[in-house]
Amino acid sequence: MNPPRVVCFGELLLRLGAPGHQLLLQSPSLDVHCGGAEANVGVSLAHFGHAVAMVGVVADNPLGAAAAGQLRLHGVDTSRVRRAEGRMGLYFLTTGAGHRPSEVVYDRADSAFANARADGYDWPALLHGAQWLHLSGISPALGAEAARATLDAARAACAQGIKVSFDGNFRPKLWERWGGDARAILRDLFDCAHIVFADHRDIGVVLGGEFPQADAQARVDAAAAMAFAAFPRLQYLACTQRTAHSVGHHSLGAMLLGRDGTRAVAPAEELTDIVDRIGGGDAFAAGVLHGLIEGFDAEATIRFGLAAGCLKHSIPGDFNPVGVAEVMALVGEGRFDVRR
Ligand SMILES: O=C(O)C(=O)C[C@H](O)[C@H](O)CO
Repeated sequence: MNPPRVVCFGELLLRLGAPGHQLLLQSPSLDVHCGGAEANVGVSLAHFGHAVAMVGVVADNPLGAAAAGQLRLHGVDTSRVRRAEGRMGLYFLTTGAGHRPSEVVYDRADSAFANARADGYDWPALLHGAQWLHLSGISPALGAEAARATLDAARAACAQGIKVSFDGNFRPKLWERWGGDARAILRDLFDCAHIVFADHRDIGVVLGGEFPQADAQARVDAAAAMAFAAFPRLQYLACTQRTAHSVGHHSLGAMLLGRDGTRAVAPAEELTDIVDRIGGGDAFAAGVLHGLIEGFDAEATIRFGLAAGCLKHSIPGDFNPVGVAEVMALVGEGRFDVRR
């Protein structure tokens, strides 16, 4: 098999969702989907034509095998996914409607991934040949070993000249469970990153600043300036900007800022009739990474990322199995054109 261009490291999760807009257990069935923030990015990138490998640990049982099989179906190399004793991480989802927001209940404590020992990963071998490593702030929130493994991965990538893409994905409830020092650990991860997917709130968690500007874009500008000053390796910061008008109607815009002064803004799109927003941020991240890998300019990159993220809202499940042509079709409709 060809060496992967992108390696994604993280937990492969199973989502058990109440069907449609029902409450949990309202009817005797649950819809199952595979997810996990980093896997979602990997699946998108594979659909965009990149060679992607997942690194992680799944339960050594038929559920773990089936989950890894789902990744393979979407073109992701799972030869670096180990099987180990333990359970698969789960999350339960009720999809909101009307005045009722969506809700996630995690059931992932002591999963095979969370319990895997950090010294069980041979990072130089696992990263061999890769140009990018994608990580998120979810893995280190799962426990001390997972945090150590994420840091080891990031540092090994830096040492090998592999670009690290890091999605802040701050999940306070997960951090509270094991009592890890989120700020210190995330700071070390930001320090390795070439690009972070983070907004002013994530930067606030990591660097402790507050961003009182009334304008949402000005808050991100200020946070990015602080991040570029604190993290010399960091070249880009990208984020979406979401306003929720109701459960099914959001506005979604995006920004890409560069250390070199690059500043590209994709104006907000109206998302009506949202089918499933879980994984929207991952679809956006994959779209931005695709633009950077392909050498798009900043405006084309952010428009591609936003279009990919918007498309995800129309697709049930955590993955965004759309290809470049579908995303470009949306970009080309004109609604994603640069507005001057
Ligand atoms: O919430 C998490 O920890 C997950 O990884 C599940 C979803 O796939 C993820 O949130 C989507 O970004």
